Amino acid sequence: LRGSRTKYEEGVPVVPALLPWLGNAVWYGTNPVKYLKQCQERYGHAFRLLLAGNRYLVVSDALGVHSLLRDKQKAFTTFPVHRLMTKTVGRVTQDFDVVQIMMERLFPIINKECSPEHLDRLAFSFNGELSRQFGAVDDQVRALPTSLVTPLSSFITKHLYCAASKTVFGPLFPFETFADFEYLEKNITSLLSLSHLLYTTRAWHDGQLHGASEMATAMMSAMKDTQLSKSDVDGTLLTFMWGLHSNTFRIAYWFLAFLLNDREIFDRVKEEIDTELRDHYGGDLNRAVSSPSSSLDKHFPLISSGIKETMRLVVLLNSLREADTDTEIRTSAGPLQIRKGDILMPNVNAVHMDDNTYEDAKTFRLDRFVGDEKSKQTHLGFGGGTHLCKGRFFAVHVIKMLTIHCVRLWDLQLTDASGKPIVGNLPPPDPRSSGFLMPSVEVYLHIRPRDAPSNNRTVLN
Ligand code: HEM
Repeated sequence: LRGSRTKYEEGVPVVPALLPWLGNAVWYGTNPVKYLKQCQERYGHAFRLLLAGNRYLVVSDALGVHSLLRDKQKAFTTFPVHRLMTKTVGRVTQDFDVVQIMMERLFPIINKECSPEHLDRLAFSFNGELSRQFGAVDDQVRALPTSLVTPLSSFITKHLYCAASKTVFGPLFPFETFADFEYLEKNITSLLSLSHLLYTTRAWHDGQLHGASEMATAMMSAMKDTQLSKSDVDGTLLTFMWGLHSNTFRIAYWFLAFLLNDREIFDRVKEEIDTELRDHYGGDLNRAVSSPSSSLDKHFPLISSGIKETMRLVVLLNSLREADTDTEIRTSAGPLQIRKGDILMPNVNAVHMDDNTYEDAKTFRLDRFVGDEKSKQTHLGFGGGTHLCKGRFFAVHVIKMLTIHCVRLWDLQLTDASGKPIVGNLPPPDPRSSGFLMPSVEVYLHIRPRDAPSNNRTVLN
């Protein structure tokens, strides 16, 4: 970045492209967060950047991002993003039609079924399913002489994958596809295993989704009214399934990792769970599980805040937009001219890490968002404006349920691969993380019954 004379396009500084077509993708790719920070220090809150054939206009200040996602939302579209997703994940061929159908017909269904008014339809089923699964894990844990040890990421993803898939797609969902899903998560751009597609194919032939949620049934019937090919319907459902799980797993992973990395934070959450269960559900986890989701939403303010705080720290980039028209957004440095066709990249991490917006921004503060309404302006974990995440209430419910179950049922500890406890020493994330922070190494969860005598504990050091 050093030494070159800055060029401007439409008054916006352009980061010099070091390679044809690739631009600065190589430097960006080794550490996106650091690279964007360096660019911001040198070029300010808005700059143009070429990455692998795409020219981005990066916006890094809270006012600019707010103006882009909310004030001027009508001037921008997410069409190209969804097109990329359906092509990459779902391998659809009629991508233009698919995206149109997704945005016009399917997203409103997801929005409605995941809204606080209707969430219970999904939430009750999910709670029951997660409880059943964790009941089985508990039996296993109690039968062991020492702790049950499992990689944290697979523990979370496997249980959420099964519980949420059964909730949404019904009991016919082939749960053995979990290994494929893990593969997809790790190699999002590579080919998918065919077994994923079997489920939707079967459902399509049957003309129904036996035992599925109203959400999936309505989506399927909306797609049957269209001219989409069968394989594109499969691809669309697959893209939805990936979206349903992927982000939730990541946030759940980091939330549990942050809790277990700090004994004081963990104890505060544990106390909240015990107190709220005692005061509102007679101390009975099963009563909480069968209560309306709005009740859970009200009663665990620290957990709600902690999930939001986790998102603030681990969501790095999202909400890409393409300008549908020439327009202008407000930024702290004055108006910024946008040309039709510009692809805008809100630097969410820069907004979330700004000490002027979030005091002591690098630190995880469990209670940062308790009773805080102001953050709606600056918290971008679920994106913003009309394209705000449609599944956000369901996602938060899922993570909350997972946390309540784990902390209520078990005594938990994190270790590295050698069994050495990790407290205050969580391994640093992968520097190549771009959309979300990704773990750099596997950490292990040790699970034992909460009421087990201490001599039953696995010796770790
Ligand atoms: C913690 C988990 C989740 C996170 C962090 C997350 C985050 C996001 C973000 C950042 C966007 C883009 C918003 C924008 O462009 O401004 C988005 C869009 C979307 N999300 Fe989520 N999401 C999560 C879970 C879910 C779940 C569980 C579902 C489905 C049940 C879902 C369905 C959608 C849909 C349909 C959109 C497209 C909205 C639109 O373009 O209008 N998400 N999500």
